[in-house]
Amino acid sequence: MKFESSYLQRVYDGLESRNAEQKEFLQAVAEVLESLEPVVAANPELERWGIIERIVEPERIIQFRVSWVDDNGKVQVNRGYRVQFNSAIGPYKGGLRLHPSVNLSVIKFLGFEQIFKNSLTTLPIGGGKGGSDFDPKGKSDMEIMRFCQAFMTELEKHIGADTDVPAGDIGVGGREIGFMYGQYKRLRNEFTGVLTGKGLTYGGSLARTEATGYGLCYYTQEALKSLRNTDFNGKTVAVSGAGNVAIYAIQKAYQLGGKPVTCSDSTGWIYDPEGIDVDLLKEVKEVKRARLTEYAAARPSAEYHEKKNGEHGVWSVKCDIALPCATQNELDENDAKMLIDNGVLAVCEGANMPSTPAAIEALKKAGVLFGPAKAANAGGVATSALEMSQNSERLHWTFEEVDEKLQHIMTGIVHNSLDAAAKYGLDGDLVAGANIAGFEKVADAMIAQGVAY
Ligand SMILES: NC(=O)C1=CN([C@@H]2O[C@H](COP(=O)(O)OP(=O)(O)OC[C@H]3O[C@@H](n4cnc5c(N)ncnc54)[C@H](OP(=O)(O)O)[C@@H]3O)[C@@H](O)[C@H]2O)C=CC1
Ligand SMILES: O=C(O)CCC(=O)C(=O)O
Repeated sequence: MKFESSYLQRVYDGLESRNAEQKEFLQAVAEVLESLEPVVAANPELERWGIIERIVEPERIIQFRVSWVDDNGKVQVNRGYRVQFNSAIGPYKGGLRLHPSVNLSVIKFLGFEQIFKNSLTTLPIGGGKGGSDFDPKGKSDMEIMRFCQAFMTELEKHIGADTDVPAGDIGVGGREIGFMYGQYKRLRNEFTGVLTGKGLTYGGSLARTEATGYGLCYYTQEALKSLRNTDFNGKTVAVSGAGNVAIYAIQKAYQLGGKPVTCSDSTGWIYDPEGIDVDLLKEVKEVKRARLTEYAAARPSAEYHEKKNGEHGVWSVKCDIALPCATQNELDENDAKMLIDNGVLAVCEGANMPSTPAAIEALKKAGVLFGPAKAANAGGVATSALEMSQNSERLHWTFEEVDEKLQHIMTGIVHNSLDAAAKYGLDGDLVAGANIAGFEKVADAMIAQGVAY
């Protein structure tokens, strides 16, 4: 990776030599540092205060053994992580991922992204992320509960409502948050807002379940209006994923006048020219935790395709708006070219880092509106911060109140990103704008607090 600034080059080279095997982490750092070239050139005090070398190094990494007993009485061992990346603007905040692909590189990339995303929300939350290589697929409710209790038995020592507030991510939804919350309470004898995404009967916020997907569409709508003078109305939408983010992005895309025609899971994908049936999708994925073959079996208009390596999957479908909502690096340069050839107008990221660097470059070069994850999917964590506010004041807000605040935050992110980009002569660049706007607030807070970490 080549930088114009010798300061950025020195920091990146050092980071690369210390973390050579952490590909996802280095990818996320490279993208942010590239955007910061003009900021570093204009602000020599960043080097004086060592801001770049400090911001790429987590304040704390906790790695631990998670031992639990399966339904056959056999002891299983997994690896747990919590990366507390940056607390300059608030308590560490970010989700927990349960997936066999989880390793330190994945958790560090997610935690690093979370710093800037959380800053963009304008709310007082620092960056963190955690998880485990535990695979929830095929496990019974009791196995999930025993794993979550074992995981929280260690995590509890490191978190707190004013210290670090985890939430959900891939493989962690309401069921897992409930089990973890119960264990935290048992160990600490304390009813407090230490996790978000809680159930509505014990401190959860209305609209948190919907927030990431809804927020993604609010962001996309505002970016389309501001940069292309258009909106969702009458547009065909391709969505990947079939989990929390994808489901509520599909629901909101309909409400805004779009027609979502695809979704996918880890084994296959659906093309439904009549439009995805959201209620059926929820039933199959949220309630039954089944495969998308069940969706296709119940829906005559739907085509089911097995996932095949090297094929474009949902990105082969002609669409106006593409919303990747599954996982990192799921949209590569070839997929981007396919979308461009099919006339795509906008790609906005619901998942974290779903597009490869080459895909982003191709899309931007072709003039496609590109909304980066840390801005476009910030609605989830923003609403988590609203849940923290409600927990602190021991009150509940209505769905409409939370949704209105979410809309305000997402439209604000578009404009703050555009303003930050324009300040450095990068008009219309939502990637650079998000990185710069997110960074400037955190850097300012780090300088104000001295060399504290
Ligand atoms: N939940 C939230 O509030 C937020 C989530 N995100 C990001 O959004 C993305 C999706 O998260 P979320 O919807 O919560 O997670 P879920 O676990 O609810 O859903 C994930 C979906 O993606 C699919 N998927 C996961 N891994 C792969 C893979 N390697 N290949 C293909 N498909 C895969 C899953 O398939 P299957 O059903 O087969 O498991 C599932 O359909 C992640 O990148 C997450 O970090 C970002 C901001 C907030
Ligand atoms: O709601 C949260 O705290 C975390 C959401 C999250 O993990 C993310 O934004 O990627």
